[in-house]
Amino acid sequence: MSRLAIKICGLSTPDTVGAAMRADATHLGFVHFPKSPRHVEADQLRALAAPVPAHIGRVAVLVDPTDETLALLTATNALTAFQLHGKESPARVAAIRQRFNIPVWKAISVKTRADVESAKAYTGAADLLLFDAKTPEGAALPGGMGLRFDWTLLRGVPISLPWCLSGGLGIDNVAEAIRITGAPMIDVSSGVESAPGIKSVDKIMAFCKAAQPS
Ligand SMILES: O=C(O)c1ccccc1NCC(=O)[C@H](O)[C@H](O)COP(=O)(O)O
Repeated sequence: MSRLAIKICGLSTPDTVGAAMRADATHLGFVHFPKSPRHVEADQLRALAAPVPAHIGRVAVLVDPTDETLALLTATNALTAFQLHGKESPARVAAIRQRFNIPVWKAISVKTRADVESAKAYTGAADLLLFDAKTPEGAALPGGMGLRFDWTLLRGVPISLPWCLSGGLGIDNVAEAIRITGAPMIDVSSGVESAPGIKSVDKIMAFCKAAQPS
């Protein structure tokens, strides 16, 4: 059985980056979206990622980014993937992948089975699909709100791309979420925070332990 991949998203301090590495996270997420309490500028992202070894993924989380923003982030030389949380079409995802020569992950906002099915359109365009809970119309953020969706919606859907389960995961429900969905990868943000945008070292450690009970 291959190892569960774990992404800790929305990191913005050196100590919580260190905690995620010690907890054996496989991917670290850095949000570049000014409306988010987790927003980091490109220079901050570069500094946070500097001590991270090459085998740990470093993912920039973005919402309908312009090419200018993507170029700025690419210039940090710190990233292994872009994660897109806006209304990026399959054609836009493919164009970003081609232009910036970096894996592109597409977040799929899920409330219904049709939302899950819609992910098929990204085959050949995205490198990975991240199934996340749909946030309410007019919400401040399209992710990182601690909302979960009905995990059984993922059952029986043939997904030909690598994928990740996200949305409302926490220390108390992550094992059940993995059992129900068979997710090969999980992503968490607010479930390891003490307040919006404030990651907790203790919660990061506990989450990673709960996800991979020995
Ligand atoms: O986290 C944010 O602030 C954010 C802002 C804008 C777009 C996406 C954002 N987060 C994306 C993530 O990958 C989160 O980890 C994911 O939505 C799960 O969040 P949570 O339910 O809080 O664990």
